Amino acid sequence: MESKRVAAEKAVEYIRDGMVVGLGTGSTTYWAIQKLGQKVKSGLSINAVATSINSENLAKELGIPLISISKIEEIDITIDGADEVDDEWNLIKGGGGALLREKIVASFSNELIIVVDESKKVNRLGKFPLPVELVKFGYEVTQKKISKLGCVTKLRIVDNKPFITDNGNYIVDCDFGNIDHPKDLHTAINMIPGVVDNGLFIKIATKVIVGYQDGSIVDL
Ligand SMILES: O=C[C@H](O)[C@H](O)[C@H](O)COP(=O)(O)O
Repeated sequence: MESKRVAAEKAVEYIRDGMVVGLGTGSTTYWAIQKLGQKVKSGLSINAVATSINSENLAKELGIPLISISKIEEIDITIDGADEVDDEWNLIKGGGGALLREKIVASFSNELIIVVDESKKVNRLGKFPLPVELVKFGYEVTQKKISKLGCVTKLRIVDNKPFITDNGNYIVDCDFGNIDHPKDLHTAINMIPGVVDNGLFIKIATKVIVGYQDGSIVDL
């Protein structure tokens, strides 16, 4: 928890008055949103765009002003977590099921600061099964086509029911083992009809902040 908090709070130091800020999703970003809430209370003036209903609710509770993504043309800085970060800053995201909105928000952002604890830093992606969001219609066929790319797929189940994303879709978690060519895999998965998007984020991060259990951070 300490490692997540220190990384997330460091990222908030980059937020300035007047910025539009993207709020990521997850247990690491939680700390960034908390810190932003404190700063807003002390007079920081920002508008935020949330990447999930959870983050939106948290921002509302903390009094962080929210703006609709439809009302803006760009976001200055987005702070978000990741499930894995490799040496080239390719990411696996979507452990919390928010990958689609996160990717849309990231694509609007001038800067994407990724905040992680030390366990997320890897040489090669793939230990964490890759989340893929797919529409419900014909999902069994879509899932089979994804597995033909060389992975074991599992429909995400939460509370004995298929997990539903904020966009009303399913998630399939795909174990590919080591992912040697993330960019090619990203394209191949997204070519399959029925796939909405996958959790590979290819070189969109502009900064990675890693937090350690002893409270230290490495700001890359
Ligand atoms: O869908 C969720 C997101 O991509 C999260 O940013 C990612 O799963 C990391 O979450 P956490 O900080 O809770 O490990």
